[in-house]
Amino acid sequence: MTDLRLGVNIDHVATVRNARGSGYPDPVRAALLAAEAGADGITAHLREDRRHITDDDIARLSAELTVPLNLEMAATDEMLGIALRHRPHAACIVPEKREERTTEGGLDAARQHNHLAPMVRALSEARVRVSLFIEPDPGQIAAAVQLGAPVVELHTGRYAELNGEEQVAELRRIADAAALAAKNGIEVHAGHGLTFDNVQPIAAIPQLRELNIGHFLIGEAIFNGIGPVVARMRALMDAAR
Ligand SMILES: CC(=O)[C@@H](O)[C@H](O)COP(=O)(O)O
Ligand SMILES: NCC(=O)COP(=O)(O)O
Repeated sequence: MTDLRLGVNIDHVATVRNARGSGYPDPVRAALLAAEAGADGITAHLREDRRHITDDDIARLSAELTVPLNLEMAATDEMLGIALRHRPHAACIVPEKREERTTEGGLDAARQHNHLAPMVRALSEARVRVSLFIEPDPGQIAAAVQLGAPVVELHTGRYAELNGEEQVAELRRIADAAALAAKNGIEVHAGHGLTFDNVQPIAAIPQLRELNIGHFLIGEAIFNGIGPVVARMRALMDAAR
């Protein structure tokens, strides 16, 4: 048993469902199967454009999940209201641009302090564990400390895209940011773009307590089923610790 949790992001089960507007494949069914296979939590990103996860998905996940729900949300009044209504175990504030295909980077918590502070306070007062999705950058860690965020999730997308020496340098940057955040009493998560092939160097970072992984797992599940792929990711993470 390791202290590194696996959060499975089920957004792209909803992407397939929404391709035809059918009721299947059901993201809630995927979440329950992922939990049975070893997922410690489920992450779902309710985007402003509802391109995949819908409000009804969040309602059903809130009612039916057997493991904690981590709601990913933009820093908007609409999303804050939804989070306060459902009061999930956790809410991760992520940047969003309508024209983006996927999340392209971390939140600029430093520049958005005044906008984020009341949201962090409101979620914390509602006993929703707040996480800020940020770049592995000392300035953003300092901003998270200033905001009183109990958790940060470090963006691993650049690490996932790079190769060779550049990837090694980005891994070092993530490891340094994790150590700095933990030293400041912040719980450290990581996610975006993680796969079977690149997860272990990230999982080996001792200060990390949770990895959130979705797109790759849902893709692999098309071929091997969500249970086996979640179990394999779990095993790879455990072997790295
Ligand atoms: C913040 C992050 O990296 C992901 O959790 C996010 O959900 C990606 O957006 P899509 O799921 O829409 O690709
Ligand atoms: N916050 C990262 C996440 O939830 C999943 O990101 P990805 O594995 O879908 O890229």
